[in-house]
Amino acid sequence: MAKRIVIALGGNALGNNLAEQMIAVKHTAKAIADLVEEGYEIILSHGNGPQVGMINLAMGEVHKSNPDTCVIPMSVCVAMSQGYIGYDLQNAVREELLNRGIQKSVVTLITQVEVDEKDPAFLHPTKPIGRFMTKEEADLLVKKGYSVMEDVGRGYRRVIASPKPIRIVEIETVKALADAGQVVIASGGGGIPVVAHGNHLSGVGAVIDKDFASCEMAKAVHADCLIILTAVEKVAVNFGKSNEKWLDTLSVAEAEKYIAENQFAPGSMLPKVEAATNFARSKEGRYTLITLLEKAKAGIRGETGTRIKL
Ligand SMILES: Nc1ncnc2c1ncn2[C@@H]1O[C@H](COP(=O)(O)OP(=O)(O)O)[C@@H](O)[C@H]1O
Ligand SMILES: NC(=O)OP(=O)(O)O
Repeated sequence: MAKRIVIALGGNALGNNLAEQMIAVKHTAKAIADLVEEGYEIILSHGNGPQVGMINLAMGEVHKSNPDTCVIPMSVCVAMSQGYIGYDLQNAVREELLNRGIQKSVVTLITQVEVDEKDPAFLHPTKPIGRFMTKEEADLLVKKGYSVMEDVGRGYRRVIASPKPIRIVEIETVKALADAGQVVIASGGGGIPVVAHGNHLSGVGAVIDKDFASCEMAKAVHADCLIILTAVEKVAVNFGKSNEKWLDTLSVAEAEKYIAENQFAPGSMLPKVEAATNFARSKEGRYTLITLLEKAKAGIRGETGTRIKL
């Protein structure tokens, strides 16, 4: 049976706007096609921070220019981001597979992810969305009632609540499509955040972390491996310092020790290491690979990246 991989694609796989995205997805598709060629079953997820911020801003302008229209909620903006990104990504992967003579369907699934309405994350917005801003732009946004945080050295960004994923609502569909041999793009942007009220699912104003959602999806589809593709080849301790050390392997116990020492930056590497350890801990033999997009194939062959295992 083919080994099943869930891949979480980071910001560099998509770029920050449509022009960048159309170029980036071609590059991303090559990395995905390499793994399909190696015989792996692939389920993809992706981030949406820049995109969902842009969509939310645009929807705000629509409402401003015509106050009769309702305000489009953030959950709907996440749904839009899944379509906007999934459309480009599925076409790029489809084309790259066809160019290599591989006949395989690629599909994007609008995916909802259940969260707990009492999750304390709703009271403390931490998820950066939209573009980077200057201090002056950030101050203006704060005056309008938005939450803003500084991303050290990179500028200011709007932040929104990011509750933990509990359950992927469409998980049986994800499994059925993967079992049928299709490349599935699901839980994009961490999934559309919803809370369950009996049979009814209500969208909530949040953006779920895609690494956490990918971890839940990987466990639920019984993946052998979770790959987190980002902008660094390996995870480091003492990152950016003179005694920086890049890690080839990381046990769950070591990762927990380093997390306690604040070795991983919140909002960037910390959620990745937390998601990685959560998946590795879930079953003997499962592991997470964190590496660069371009190094996915070398990483799965054990030639690079950081492998997190029990
Ligand atoms: N300990 C660390 N080891 C490696 N990278 C780190 C570490 N701490 C912070 N980072 C930063 O985290 C970034 C990845 O996070 P982020 O840019 O949010 O990811 P993505 O958009 O790919 O999901 C890396 O490019 C790196 O700059
Ligand atoms: N939803 C999410 O985690 O997006 P980013 O990866 O862009 O932060």
